[in-house]
Amino acid sequence: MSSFSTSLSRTTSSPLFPNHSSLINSDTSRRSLSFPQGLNLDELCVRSQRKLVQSSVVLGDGAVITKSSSAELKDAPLSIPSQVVADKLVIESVGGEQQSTVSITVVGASGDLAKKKIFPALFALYYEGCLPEHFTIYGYARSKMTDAELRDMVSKTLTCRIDKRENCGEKMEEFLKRCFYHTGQYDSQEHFVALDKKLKEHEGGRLSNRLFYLSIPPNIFVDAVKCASSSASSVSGWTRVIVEKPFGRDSKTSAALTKSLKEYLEEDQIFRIDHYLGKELVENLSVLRFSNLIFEPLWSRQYIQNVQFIFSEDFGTEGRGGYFDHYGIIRDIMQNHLLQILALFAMETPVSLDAEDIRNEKVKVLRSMRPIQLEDVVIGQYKSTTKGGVTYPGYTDDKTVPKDSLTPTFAAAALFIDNARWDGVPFLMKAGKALHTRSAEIRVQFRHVPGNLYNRNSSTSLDRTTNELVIRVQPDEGIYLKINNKVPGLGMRLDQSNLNLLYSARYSKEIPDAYERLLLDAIEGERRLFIRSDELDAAWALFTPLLKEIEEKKTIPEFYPYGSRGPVGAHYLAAKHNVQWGDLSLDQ
Ligand SMILES: NC(=O)C1=CN([C@@H]2O[C@H](COP(=O)(O)OP(=O)(O)OC[C@H]3O[C@@H](n4cnc5c(N)ncnc54)[C@H](OP(=O)(O)O)[C@@H]3O)[C@@H](O)[C@H]2O)C=CC1
Ligand SMILES: O=C1O[C@H](COP(=O)(O)O)[C@@H](O)[C@H](O)[C@H]1O
Repeated sequence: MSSFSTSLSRTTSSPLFPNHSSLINSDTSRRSLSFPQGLNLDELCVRSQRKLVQSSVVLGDGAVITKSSSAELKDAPLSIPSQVVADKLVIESVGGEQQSTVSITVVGASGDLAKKKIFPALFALYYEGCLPEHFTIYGYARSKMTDAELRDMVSKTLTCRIDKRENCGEKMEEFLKRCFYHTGQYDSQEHFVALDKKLKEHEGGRLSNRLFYLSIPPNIFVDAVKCASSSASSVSGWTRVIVEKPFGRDSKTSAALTKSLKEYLEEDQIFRIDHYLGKELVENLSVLRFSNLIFEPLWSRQYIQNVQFIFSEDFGTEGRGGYFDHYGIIRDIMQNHLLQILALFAMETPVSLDAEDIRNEKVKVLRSMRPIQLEDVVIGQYKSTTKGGVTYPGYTDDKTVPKDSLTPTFAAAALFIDNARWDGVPFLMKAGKALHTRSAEIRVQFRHVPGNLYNRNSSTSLDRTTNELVIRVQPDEGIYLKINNKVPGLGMRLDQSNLNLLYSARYSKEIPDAYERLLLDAIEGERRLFIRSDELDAAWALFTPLLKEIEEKKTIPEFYPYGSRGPVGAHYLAAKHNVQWGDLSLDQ
């Protein structure tokens, strides 16, 4: 079967929003993008080459059911999404009048996230031809640094991973020449005025669009937004702000943050990032479900017995203990990353792929969720352990963590969606640090086949070896479906095998980092993968009472050794709901 391209493309375009105040500029993304002149559209950013590919399915033993060669994939005609064509037309129509530019300011540029994720993602976008022809990147922080020092710092974390093209070193040099640094306080209008002046110099009279990425601790978000919007927002184009989590630590603090941000920004200027939504396999979740006839009809209580959202890391909170102790694993992972995936998984079919249509459906799921009962939650904290002569620290061994901290580093919970589609189906979540492995996955366990004819041919009851669809978000991205199969031979013996789509075997292209996708979306004004304020309110409304109860009752976490599979209580929780954790079964 050959691959095919479709006209599936970015269906959203940013409407022209009216000015909010004299300080806030209208969102004019449709006239904001200018692509490199003289390039074939097909050679532009991979984003403009979005296509849907029918995948081959490889059995566990390597046999191929259907296969389209990677050569076919590479040579397949590309459809040019209407949005790209539209942008080109818009640019042509303003050609000769006023060219546009994007200025990206990384606020907190000296920090960990900026170095680790934001600058490398911006470079990857530049390398892929996804940034507009004219752009400038500014690092902003209190640390004293020259442009050269910033470039030196940034260059250490840039990699030439994409397609291993030969001119990477050159591209890196070109990219670094577009990076500058401005030293300033986060609450100083004067310092942001100085930044504005420098930005203007680089913008050179072009129609200016400005993106601020707040990569700073949350207690200074509002100061920075106030100064950026008052003293450094664009006067001719759009101004957008990417806000990093945590968005508060409960309903009240989150609402207060939203209210403060909205004093200076319109909701459509605020891009609340949840980087799990930018992960390839999470993005693929809706494609899998809505573009394959075989899944959507099964996507309900009628066929699905339970769904599991599992996050585990094989390292502790070392180095981030100060931050983590104030939040804990439920706020750090469950209330945002896992809940967002759950909402995408469980939503009804949206009217379209438009950001508002999708976010409307997600918020309905969140608001249909049953309050979480403390009896349906297990919390844990890792303790020191020695293995093979190596001693691994316990959570409270971190100097920045109080010795008597009860903060959970592990949690498992059973959640329910009280609507017609999901009535009674347990949605299990499990998240933990310092466990035996690093992984993130979604597991869909189907019901048993009623009156299975083959039960008598199987040594174990087939009612227990049900179908399971696994979406492995990371590492080794892939999707596999566990099926019962006849073992070849003259007899009739059954076993469970995987229909397996391993991305690294199927696609030659490297998977982009989540931050690349999300930064590009923010530049393009695509809000689909960012959290709207009502989604955030609904997420906090679900978790705040539980967190309050855990904290007020000073619930003691179950201790588990560093590098283990987590507290035993998680098994009892699953068993209570007639479920087994898929990641812990012998045959994963
Ligand atoms: N690091 C990560 O992996 C992740 C981080 N995040 C979120 O992203 C944001 C940035 O994270 P990260 O880079 O790790 O944060 P950092 O702690 O490294 O802080 C970033 C920068 O902010 C400035 N800063 C730090 N503390 C203060 C303070 N108390 N007052 C004023 N300025 C301060 C420092 O710059 P200077 O002193 O030069 O001004 C620092 O370099 C945070 O909101 C975090 O929660 C979210 C997901 C993952
Ligand atoms: O948001 C967070 O995510 C990271 C895990 O992200 P990943 O992309 O590396 O899986 C987690 O370590 C951190 O505690 C949390 O704040």
